[in-house]
Amino acid sequence: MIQTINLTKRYGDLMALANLNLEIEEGDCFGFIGPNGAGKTTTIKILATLLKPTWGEARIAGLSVGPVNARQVRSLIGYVPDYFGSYDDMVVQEYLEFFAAAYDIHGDKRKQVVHDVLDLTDLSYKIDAEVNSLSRGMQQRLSVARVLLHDPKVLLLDEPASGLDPRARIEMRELLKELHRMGKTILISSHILLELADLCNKVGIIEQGQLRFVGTTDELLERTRGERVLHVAVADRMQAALELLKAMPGVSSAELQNSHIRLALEADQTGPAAIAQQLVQQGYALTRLEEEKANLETAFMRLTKGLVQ
Ligand SMILES: Nc1ncnc2c1ncn2[C@@H]1O[C@H](COP(=O)(O)OP(=O)(O)OP(=O)(O)O)[C@@H](O)[C@H]1O
Repeated sequence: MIQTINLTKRYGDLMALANLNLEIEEGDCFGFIGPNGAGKTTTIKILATLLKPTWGEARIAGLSVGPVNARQVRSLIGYVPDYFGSYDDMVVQEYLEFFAAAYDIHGDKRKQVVHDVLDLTDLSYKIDAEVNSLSRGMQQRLSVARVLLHDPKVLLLDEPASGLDPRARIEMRELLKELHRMGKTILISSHILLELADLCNKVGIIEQGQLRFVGTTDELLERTRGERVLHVAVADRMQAALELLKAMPGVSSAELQNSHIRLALEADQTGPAAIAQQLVQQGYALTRLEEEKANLETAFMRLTKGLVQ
């Protein structure tokens, strides 16, 4: 559904994108992750027909993105930029009706569509509120409502969660999950991997205009797995359990942390099952066994070099 072929963008001497090859299938939710200045916005703007590549090609639903197909491509996409404009003296309903008119949606259909997108984004109760009075989270949801008016197949979202508080982030994530369930193909950018890990079925990591990785989050973990970290607790005799675990082959370190043991395991040497089996065999009552999720962040750090242009 979205394809880039050797997509390259130079700004003077600066190579913002270098031969980017992406393949995003219909119905995918693709997390585009990279630090500031990595080239995410540049890619998204090219896909949204707002920027010309220096060379290479982008395609949406098989259509080459460029001046010839711009109208057709725009009818297929909904683009949410990483900023929200200023709309003085405009209420939510006027804002959406204005954009619906721009998409040639008129009459009763327009009223219905505006009603539907407000319902989907949980903003119906704000229909008469001034756009500028909405919180940042509501404004971001309104931006999503705006790009849903013409029912596009593809959504391009540039850091929709940036600047949102935790509650607004969760609301945004739930909205995007719903849109994914509805079958939209979604490309969403962020500089935080964990934010997208449970939302997206595929992630791409970009740094300095180059793609460092594409695949599922499981593949990402697999590719970069060096050390696994487990948090383990037993009902009693914690100190003895600690000594037992320390002596196990494949355990690189074990230490007591508050009410549990933090265990670092060497890759491919041992795993949670062997740890649980050993403890149970020795008569311990296991009360906690959890693998540290932050491993995804570790994977991210290993794949990228921390370079920012
Ligand atoms: N109009 C421009 N003129 C010159 N350089 C630009 C222009 N737009 C972007 N750049 C540079 O291109 C590189 C990629 O920028 P881009 O905005 O695509 O990154 P990004 O991954 O979206 O970053 P952020 O997370 O900060 O939005 C950066 O080094 C940026 O400074």
